[in-house]
Amino acid sequence: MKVVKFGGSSLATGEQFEKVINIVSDDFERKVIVTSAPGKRFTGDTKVTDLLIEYANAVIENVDSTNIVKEIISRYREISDHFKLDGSVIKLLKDKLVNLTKTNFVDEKYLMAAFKAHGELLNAILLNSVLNAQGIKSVFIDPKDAGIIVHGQPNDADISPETYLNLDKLQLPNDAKVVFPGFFGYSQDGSIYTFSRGGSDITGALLSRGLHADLYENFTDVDAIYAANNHVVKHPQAIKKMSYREMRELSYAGFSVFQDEAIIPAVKGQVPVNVKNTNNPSAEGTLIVPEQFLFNPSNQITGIACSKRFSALYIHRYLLNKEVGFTLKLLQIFYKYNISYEHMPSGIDDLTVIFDRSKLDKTTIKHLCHDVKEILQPDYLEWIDDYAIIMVVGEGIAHNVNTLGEIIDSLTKNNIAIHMINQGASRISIMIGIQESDADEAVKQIYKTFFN
Ligand SMILES: Nc1ncnc2c1ncn2[C@@H]1O[C@H](COP(=O)(O)OP(=O)(O)O)[C@@H](O)[C@H]1O
Ligand SMILES: N[C@@H](CC(=O)OP(=O)(O)O)C(=O)O
Repeated sequence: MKVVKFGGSSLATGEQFEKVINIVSDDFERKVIVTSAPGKRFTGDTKVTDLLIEYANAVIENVDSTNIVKEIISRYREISDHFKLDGSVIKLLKDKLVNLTKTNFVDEKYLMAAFKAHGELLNAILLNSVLNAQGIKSVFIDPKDAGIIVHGQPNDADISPETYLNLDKLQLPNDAKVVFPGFFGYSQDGSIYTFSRGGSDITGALLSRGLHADLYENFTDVDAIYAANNHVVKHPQAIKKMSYREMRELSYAGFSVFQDEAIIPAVKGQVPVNVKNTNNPSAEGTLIVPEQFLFNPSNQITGIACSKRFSALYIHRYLLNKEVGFTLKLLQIFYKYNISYEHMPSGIDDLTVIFDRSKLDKTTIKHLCHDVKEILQPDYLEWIDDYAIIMVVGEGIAHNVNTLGEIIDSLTKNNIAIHMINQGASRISIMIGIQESDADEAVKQIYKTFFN
């Protein structure tokens, strides 16, 4: 049995829905279909999830939301009209959307999560109706009825262990496909929580694990995962096969094509993942498998990812290396402000802490720097707002002593300053901290060194 997830680009229009219908009806094993919200139809278009965020903000700010509701519904109507469905489905979707304003939410975060989740919820209801209208028997299952229990933050949920106990008991129909909305689950008290952005991939992965799928097919709009972002490097090489841990590192550092947390349920369930193209389903795509299945990593490196979402705190203090409790005091400050950090490379008298910028606001940064100055009394402190991380990843790195040297060479030859470099923490990757404005050029140069 296969779980198949379709991204927003695959479900953005009626024409895209047709391709999806052909893909699922082509293979009996494609049993569980996970939907995203309708994505961009063309460059410059807006994803339905972003329209829903606008809708939620309008409700929070108590301003008129009539137009935004119209715009959201028009996205679903366009698809419904393509298949000439009668008006009852669109009426149902509109009622669900409007009813959101009549629901009581604990606070604005809960409201935001519920509004956002409706992108995938309504698309799943619509796809289920379209499939049945086309004579393909299918049933819609709500994450609540499947027992998808989550915890953590309403807009950044974690999967609770009960989810897998519940999925073990879930009976799938013998004679019908199942349509399942991605991106959200329910807390113990019945509130909707979404995963982080791109989180429909997580739903596909957790269902693959919980339902013991043989394969998790993740359909998107590119023929494969490429060795570098195709918006940065022209015609990058496709990756045919990679390990789970290579995917984890690459998606963490910017390969948005597969959400970075989504690999974890696949690893735990040992379900292989195949990233494929809805617009060209006969292309092999990229297969992501346990590392022991990659007997001979042929390439020195597999991929180069880059993420510009970071900020860094640089601290210099003489004799930092001898001071007992320095890092402890720093961590206590992070704890006080409920901040997690991403990396903390250190030297004798220096320490850089790298943060995910999206998790911090200006006031928190101000408080953080103030406390660090007051409590730790550094000789020098700098907040670097525009920090990028490049991750050069490959199971082959451990077998090639030259990799690090070649990377440094390719950057220094092109006058690109390296702020931080770290090899060893993970045996399969080299992490490079760099100024954001240098990031794209750095990716191009490293790519040229290893692939051209
Ligand atoms: N290394 C990469 N390989 C393939 N695609 C990539 C890579 N890096 C970034 N992308 C981008 O990811 C996009 C697909 O991801 P996403 O927008 O999440 O798709 P979906 O709408 O299917 O969920 C592609 O269109 C591509 O431009
Ligand atoms: N629709 C959600 C979740 C998601 O996974 O979307 P996509 O499959 O289009 O990346 C988002 O935009 O974040």
